[in-house]
This record gives sequence, structure tokens and C-alpha cells, in this order.
Amino acid sequence: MSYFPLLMNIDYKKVVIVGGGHVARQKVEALLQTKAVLTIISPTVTGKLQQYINDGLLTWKEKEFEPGDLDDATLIFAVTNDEEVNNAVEEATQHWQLLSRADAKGRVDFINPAVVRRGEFVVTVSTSGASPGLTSQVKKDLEEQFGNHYAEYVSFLKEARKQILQAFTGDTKKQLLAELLDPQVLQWVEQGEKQECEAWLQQRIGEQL
Ligand SMILES: C[C@@]1(CC(=O)O)C2=NC(=C\c3[nH]c(c(CCC(=O)O)c3CC(=O)O)Cc3[nH]c(c(CC(=O)O)c3CCC(=O)O)/C=C3\N/C(=C\2)[C@@H](CCC(=O)O)[C@]3(C)CC(=O)O)/[C@H]1CCC(=O)O
Ligand SMILES: NC(=O)c1ccc[n+]([C@@H]2O[C@H](COP(=O)([O-])OP(=O)(O)OC[C@H]3O[C@@H](n4cnc5c(N)ncnc54)[C@H](O)[C@@H]3O)[C@@H](O)[C@H]2O)c1
Repeated sequence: MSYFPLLMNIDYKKVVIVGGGHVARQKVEALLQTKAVLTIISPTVTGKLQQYINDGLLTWKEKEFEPGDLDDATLIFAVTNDEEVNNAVEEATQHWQLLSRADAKGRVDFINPAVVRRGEFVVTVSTSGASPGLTSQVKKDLEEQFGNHYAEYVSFLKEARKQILQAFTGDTKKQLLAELLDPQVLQWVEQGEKQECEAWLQQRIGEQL
């Protein structure tokens, strides 16, 4: 299967998760990084999910799945341990709604990649469903390769890029944007020397003005 990868804005959209086990917890933790409005449909939930519910982060309907539970949902996760229930969720899903089945059976509108998040820096991995175990392993490598300092690094790049776009056009703009990716900048961030980055940026901008 050749999937189309994308990063979706699902803020304020309704997302329904059918099932409250470990896989539901995994999906919820990924979804909690957004401002989507989450509802779990399940007779039981794990301890961690119960905590999120107590903290008011999502709504729990403590019941077995019924088709009406999907009303107005943009994304639907069928993550129960019962294939018949997942089939019923699939049957109740309208053509305009997007369905993910944790058992990878039947209709598959999307699958979930592993995600490494460092602020606005996001790396995703998938094997298109071939080997979730490999996906998980590669994610661990990426977590090491892209440490927490990438959040600050990308935040600096964003601000610097904004300044460059405001002040320059054409070749100068292109040249400065390319220079911004000098590995020295990343090294300064990693070493906690953010002021060096700022000074370097202001000097480079000053030289071109
Ligand atoms: C990435 C991640 C994100 C997430 O869960 O959101 C994710 N699976 C993760 C881990 C993982 N899942 C499984 C293992 C055990 C090892 C193994 O089986 O290989 C491990 C490893 C572990 O836990 O370390 C078992 C498993 N997974 C699926 C099935 C059904 C089937 O294949 O038939 C079964 C068998 C169930 C059974 O035994 O019956 C199906 C899917 N799992 C996917 C995603 C989608 C394709 C991803 C891709 O393209 O690679 C897809 C198709 C659907 C979907 O769920 O979207 C998450 C890593 C999170 C992280 O590390 O942060
Ligand atoms: N995608 C993945 O990463 C991945 C990994 C492991 C397993 N799986 C698949 O996901 C399924 C779920 O795994 P799990 O570990 O979360 O299982 P689990 O047993 O921990 O949880 C299953 C949940 O489904 C709920 N449920 C059962 N019947 C229901 C109904 N009628 N209506 C609503 N909820 C109902 C249960 O109450 C429970 O909360 C597995 O059976 C497997 O097919 C996927």
C-alpha cells in the first residue's frame, strides 16, 4: 500500500476513540498534543486514561459502542480487541469520516506513524503497516539522533527566518536562509549558547543591509 503522508490540523475537531485499552491510550497520548475534542467510547478504560479523564482532557462514555456515537466525528479510531465491534464501527463510519483500525482490517483511511516531537520539529516513521515493531525501533534511534535541543533550535530558526524574510528579497534572502543552517548554529544551541546564535544572526543581517 502506498499511503500519502501529511500533517493534519485537527484542532477543535471531534475525534472518537472506540475502545479504552493500551492501544487507545497510545492514540490518545498522540492526540493530546493537539486541541482536538476527544471522546472515548468503552465499558472500561486503563488507569492512565482514567487519569486523563479525571484531569478533564477528554470525555468518557462508559458504554458499549453504538452507531450514533460517531455523529459529527472527523476522525474515528476503532481500537477495541473485538473484531466484530471494529467491524460495526467501520459500518457506521460515513464516507466523509476518516477511520483508523488498530487491527489493520477492512477499510483503512489512515494509519498512524510513530512520532518524535521536539516542539515544532516533528519526525514521523512508518513501514506502511509492514512492521510496527521496526517503526518503534527506528523511532528510538531518531529520539537519540534528534535530542530535546531541537525544539529550541527550530524555534531559533523560525524567528531568524522571519527576520530575514522581513528584511530581504532575492539572492540575499536565499543566501541568508542557506547560511542559517550552518551546523555551528545547531552546536551553539546544543551547548546552551543561544546568545552566540543571536549575535551571529544580527551580524549576518547587519552585513547585508
Ligand atoms: C507506530 C505505532 C503508532 C500507534 O500505535 O499509534 C503503531 N504501532 C505501534 C507499535 C506496535 N504495534 C504493534 C507492536 C508489536 C510488534 C509488531 O506486531 O510488529 C508494536 C511495537 C511496540 O509496541 O513497541 C502491534 C500491531 N500494530 C498493528 C497491528 C495489526 C496488524 O498489523 O495486523 C499489530 C498486531 C496486533 C496483534 O498482535 O494482533 C497495526 C498498526 N500499528 C500502527 C502503528 C500502524 C502501522 C504503523 C507502521 O506503518 O509501521 C497500524 C497498521 C495501524 C494503526 O494502529 O495505525 C506504534 C509505535 C508507537 C511508538 O513507539 O511510539
Ligand atoms: N496499532 C497498534 O499499535 C496495535 C498494537 C497492539 C494491538 N493492536 C490491535 O489493537 C487491539 C486492541 O489492543 P489493546 O491492547 O488496546 O486491547 P485491550 O484489551 O487492552 O483493550 C480493548 C478495549 O476495547 C474495549 N471494548 C471491548 N468491546 C467494546 C465495545 N463493544 N465497545 C467499546 N469498547 C469495547 C474494552 O473495554 C477495552 O477497553 C488488539 O486486539 C489488536 O488488534 C494494535
